[in-house]
Amino acid sequence: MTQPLPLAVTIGDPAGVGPELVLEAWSRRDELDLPPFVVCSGGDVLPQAARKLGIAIPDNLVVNVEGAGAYTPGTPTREGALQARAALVQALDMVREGQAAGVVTAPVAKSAIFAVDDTFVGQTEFCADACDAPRDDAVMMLAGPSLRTVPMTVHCALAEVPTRLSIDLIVERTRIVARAMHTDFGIAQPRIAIAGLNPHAGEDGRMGREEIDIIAPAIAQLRGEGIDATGPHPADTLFAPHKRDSYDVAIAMYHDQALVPLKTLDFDEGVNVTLGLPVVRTSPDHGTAFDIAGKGIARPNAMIAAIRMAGEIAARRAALA
Ligand SMILES: NC(=O)C1=CN([C@@H]2O[C@H](COP(=O)(O)OP(=O)(O)OC[C@H]3O[C@@H](n4cnc5c(N)ncnc54)[C@H](O)[C@@H]3O)[C@@H](O)[C@H]2O)C=CC1
Ligand SMILES: NCC(=O)COP(=O)(O)O
Repeated sequence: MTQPLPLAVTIGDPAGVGPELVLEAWSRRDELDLPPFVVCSGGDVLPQAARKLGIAIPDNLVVNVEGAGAYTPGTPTREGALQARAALVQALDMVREGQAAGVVTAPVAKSAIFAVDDTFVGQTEFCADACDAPRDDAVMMLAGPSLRTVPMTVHCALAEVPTRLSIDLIVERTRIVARAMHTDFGIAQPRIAIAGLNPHAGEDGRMGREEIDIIAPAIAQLRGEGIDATGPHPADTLFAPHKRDSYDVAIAMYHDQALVPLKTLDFDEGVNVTLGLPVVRTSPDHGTAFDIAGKGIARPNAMIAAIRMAGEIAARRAALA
């Protein structure tokens, strides 16, 4: 049997929990039956973390990227941000060159990378740029055992959300979700519940008109195309246990409307997966956790779930190709 291509895992911000979580996943790969992976990392970062954890790693685990060797957990630096960015570039190149099946990104601090690259908004958008795709085509989904959620608008100020929402945006991004539910998750006719923006989904226009003017017409268009979209649903009850059984994925109108329920229910196993791009990309749902980095107490479950999911999606896409 031919070995599947490895996944390219990025180190993330070296001062965050990325190095220890990647090593924890690697040391438990056989027990957990994880897909093969290599780690895009710079200098002495992974060996330093491995020495601290008392783990021996082979040289061929690391694909070297530019970056300073020494680092201090919990103290992000400019060099660390440059290395995190270089690891992303390297991992995406590996997929494009047919050397890796997909990318798994350890957490980065967006503000730290922004300080060295002012076009950086998030890893999702970075992946879109690397694929020469419009940023809106890269759809962020948070997937956990209890729930899948998609924020319609992502890395923008709350005040910008109403100005960004449009019928076209909702139709285009929901089409991407519907397709990806099939290609990446094996659900051919996904049930898609779409939230409103305002309290009580606008209460017939008395508390905002986005539901009437934008969200409902978008849903009507999607339904006309045969997509099983419903809503606009009041967001405050959409995530209640009895409602969660009624859909395969919930689409929220802004970042926290989607991520608060997911992280409340599934923080330790939540995966951030990028839909709609030719490159498979997943990430743990959590961030750099600078407050606990290097202390050996970070839970590796979300990173492990991200590696597992990337392998599953790559295999599903390969089977459909
Ligand atoms: N996938 C990614 O690259 C993500 C990156 N971020 C970035 O991370 C940075 C820090 O963000 P925060 O809002 O502080 O969120 P965070 O997820 O880093 O931390 C929030 C809380 O959860 C804890 N925590 C996080 N991961 C944990 C783990 N594996 N085990 C145990 N406890 C854990 C932290 O110690 C902290 O108390 C920001 O710069 C943000 O941009 C945030 C989310 C995802
Ligand atoms: N809260 C999720 C998040 O901000 C991660 O974004 P990205 O770097 O994966 O685009």
